[in-house]
Amino acid sequence: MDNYFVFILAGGSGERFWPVSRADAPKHLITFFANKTLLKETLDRVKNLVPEDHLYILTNSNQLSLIEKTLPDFPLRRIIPEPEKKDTAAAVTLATAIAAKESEQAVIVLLPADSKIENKEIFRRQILSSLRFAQDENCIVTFSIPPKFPATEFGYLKLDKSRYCVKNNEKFFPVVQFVEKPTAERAQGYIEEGNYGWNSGMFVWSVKTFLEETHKWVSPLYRFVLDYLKDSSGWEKQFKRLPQISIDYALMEKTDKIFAIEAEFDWDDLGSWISVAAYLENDEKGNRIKGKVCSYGSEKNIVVSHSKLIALCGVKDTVVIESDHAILVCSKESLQELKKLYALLPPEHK
Ligand SMILES: Nc1nc2c(ncn2[C@@H]2O[C@H](COP(=O)(O)OP(=O)(O)O[C@H]3O[C@H](CO)[C@@H](O)[C@H](O)[C@@H]3O)[C@@H](O)[C@H]2O)c(=O)[nH]1
Repeated sequence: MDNYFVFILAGGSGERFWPVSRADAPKHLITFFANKTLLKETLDRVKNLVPEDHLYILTNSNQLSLIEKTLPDFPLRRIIPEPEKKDTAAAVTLATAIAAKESEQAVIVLLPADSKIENKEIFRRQILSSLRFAQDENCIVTFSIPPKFPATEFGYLKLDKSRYCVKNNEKFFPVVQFVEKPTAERAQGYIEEGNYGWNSGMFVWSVKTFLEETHKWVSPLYRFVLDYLKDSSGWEKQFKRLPQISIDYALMEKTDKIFAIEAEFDWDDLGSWISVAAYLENDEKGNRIKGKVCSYGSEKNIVVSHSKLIALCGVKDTVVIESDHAILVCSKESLQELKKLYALLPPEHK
């Protein structure tokens, strides 16, 4: 366990939850539930899983001050601000380099800061088993989630269910195909075919495996780690030269060294207000509400009030979100267009 590390990826932008999320306060810094941000929930979930000084948060420099404010007890030394938003391939490469500098034998788990996960104990057990498996078998471990619908916002893992390895009573299946964010048509095909799971966005690998696989498939990531090991003082300059791409496209779609464990914990990516709504209070007309809301003849709406009373009359399937600076009114079916609306917003409201 002394060579295990956890890195929380907390540098994403928060367009899908505007107006509550903003560029400097994205999804993982919003308090959706129980007065805890998703980042804090993620931190609590991994508490004492690895030695205390092996737990890091990677973020973008524009979110640093808010993260510091939200987590006053978390050591600043282990909150790493990236100089530019370069997406997850760069972030996980930096994470691997940091761990490698501490121990060449390091095995790391990379976790999104914004997943909703229940069954903490099962999650911890499966993470620990994956760390051991990744180390012993020199492979990348991912977590497969049973797909509920043909989502296009997730990666898909095709598992070979006929062959598997057992470690610590957990089954690890070879992943024979990784497809990042397929079209709706292909996603539908995967669901019908079976054997496909959603990629949870959590990855486990050793420094050794990462170096071997990036050497083969994405050499700029490999070179970054080697340069960092030689001299880490000016890493920011090298970081800015890394390709802007997610690790899913950069490596996961290419490597054949992936195994998947089937997640036994409840997982939700909270990709939009629709998924958050499932956790909000439900009134007798199917309205999902948070805060001060009064409604008449209105049904199946999602209504979140920050400070003002929101009153609805004869409204259906509508999303009304009030934040401290703006109000969003959107039909449920147009929520997927929110990124397009976001692009048109005045900068002071982004
Ligand atoms: N440090 C850092 N973190 C980042 C950056 N970009 C994104 N992140 C963080 O990395 C995590 C995932 O990033 P997203 O950009 O939200 O990924 P996604 O579109 O949801 O897709 C990924 O996750 C899905 C599951 O939620 C997967 O299904 C999919 O395959 C992929 O791995 C989030 O916690 C986000 O805050 C970055 O530049 N730097």
